Amino acid sequence: MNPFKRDLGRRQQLGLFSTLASTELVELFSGCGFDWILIDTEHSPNELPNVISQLRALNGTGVSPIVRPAWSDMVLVKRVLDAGARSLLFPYVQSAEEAALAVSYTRYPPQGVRGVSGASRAARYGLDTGYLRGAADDICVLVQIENEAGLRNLEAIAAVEGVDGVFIGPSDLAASLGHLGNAQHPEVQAAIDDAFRRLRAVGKPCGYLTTNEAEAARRVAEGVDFIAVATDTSIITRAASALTQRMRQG
Ligand SMILES: O=C(O)C(=O)C[C@H](O)[C@@H](O)CO
Repeated sequence: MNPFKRDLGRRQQLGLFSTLASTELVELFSGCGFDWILIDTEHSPNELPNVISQLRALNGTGVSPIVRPAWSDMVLVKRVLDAGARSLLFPYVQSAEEAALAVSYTRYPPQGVRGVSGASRAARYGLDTGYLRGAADDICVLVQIENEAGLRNLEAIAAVEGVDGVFIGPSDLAASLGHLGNAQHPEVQAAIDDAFRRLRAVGKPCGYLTTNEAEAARRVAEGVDFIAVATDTSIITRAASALTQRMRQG
């Protein structure tokens, strides 16, 4: 059983967004206490071989990989699933119909439209003869809400069969609400608070990313189910800038 999916909604899982397409950094961060690391292909220069080597780097570490396809697209999804991704974050889901399509990309016919390869990396090159039958139960589908339409349809999206969790993306949401680059704007924060309240009301596990440490601590305390509290770049740029600043002051 996919450990991330098994624990979703049962215990809080802390995560990191990995954006630098670096196997070494993923390996390094896997020892730092995160429960999951997101391998991004939407805004990061990660191609399939990069994704596979980062999945390998996490193998056996106890850290769950989540892969974000560049788009909610049947072919992109098929490729990352065949590569061995077991938890996916689908960007820019705006309606129940789009959420149902996302789920269908992860299911073999007749439930969905995923193409069949019994010899993919996911199926251990054919050695895992139970893969095709077990894949639907194992795969975790997370959908990302990033605009006003997604917020309007939140409960309908959360109710789609096969959607395991709903992630609120603050940067795009801020842009959609007219506050580009300012996810801390009170209107954006109020919309995020409201989204989490509504998701809790319908009992759907919710996810989030913030690189603002004060907000991260608040959202962790609130009990957001799967929460990225940093990105690789936010950790490195802050630590490096603070170091050079201290040296110049000293
Ligand atoms: O809307 C968001 O927030 C996101 O989708 C996260 C971004 O991809 C980015 O900030 C992660 O580095």
